[in-house]
Amino acid sequence: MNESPPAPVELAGVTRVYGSRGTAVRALDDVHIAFPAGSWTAVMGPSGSGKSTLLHCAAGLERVTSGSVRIAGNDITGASDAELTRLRRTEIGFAFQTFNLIGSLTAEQNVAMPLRLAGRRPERADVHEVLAAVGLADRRRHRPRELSGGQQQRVAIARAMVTRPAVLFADEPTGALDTKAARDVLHLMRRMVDERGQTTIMVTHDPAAAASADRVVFLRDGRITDRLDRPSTREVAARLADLEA
Ligand SMILES: Nc1ncnc2c1ncn2[C@@H]1O[C@H](COP(=O)(O)OP(=O)(O)OP(=O)(O)O)[C@@H](O)[C@H]1O
Repeated sequence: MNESPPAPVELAGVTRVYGSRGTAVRALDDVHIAFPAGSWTAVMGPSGSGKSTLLHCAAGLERVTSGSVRIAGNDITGASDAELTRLRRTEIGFAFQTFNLIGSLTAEQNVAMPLRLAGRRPERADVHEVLAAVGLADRRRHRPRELSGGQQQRVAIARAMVTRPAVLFADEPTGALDTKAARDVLHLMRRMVDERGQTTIMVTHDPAAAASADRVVFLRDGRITDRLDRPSTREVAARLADLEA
């Protein structure tokens, strides 16, 4: 009998508390969730519900107070800082709302950076392939200031994917973009999931962005309270309004 492979990311009973005693905040409270391979999950919820904390704990950027996180089959809960750094550099890609590109470097130099950090010699063909995949083959010599916001976000996504990570994390990837640029970035992410099987986890406030994903999980007060599969923008907006009421 074939066993299905482990989910690229799995959280079991994850709790994250900030502060202590009187000032303690339970940002995540006993969260259980697996993110299946090749799927795109959007994480939504009211402000302060724990979305960023969930993303950071799932990506090994932040340690959990209790419970466990597995990334690509590795339990990172007790991992040393060195092991965590290695896992982050090989198994995880991160794209932020603000792109975080290095202004003095060209698009292709920015994309090659994660390979350099992982101690790998960037192969020009690999860098060009991801830049072509995000539709920017002809802009590879441009610096960030010579690119539009949407193009900069596409460079940031290419950079996050160049190591072929097990998981792509995206924190509000369309938050700083206008409607048209946001739509282009969402189409691109959809293609990366469909054509490359890129497991993707995205935090967003935007129901239209969430409706591009395969499923949406909703957080409230640090707990997962709801899930929707393949919802419409309208369904996501309605569910979010209920949570915020
Ligand atoms: N470093 C920290 N120290 C103390 N409290 C924190 C810290 N980071 C987050 N929190 C608290 O944990 C809770 C969850 O925060 P988190 O940033 O995960 O929420 P969020 O859903 O991403 O919010 P937003 O949509 O406003 O970005 C909030 O009450 C927040 O104030």
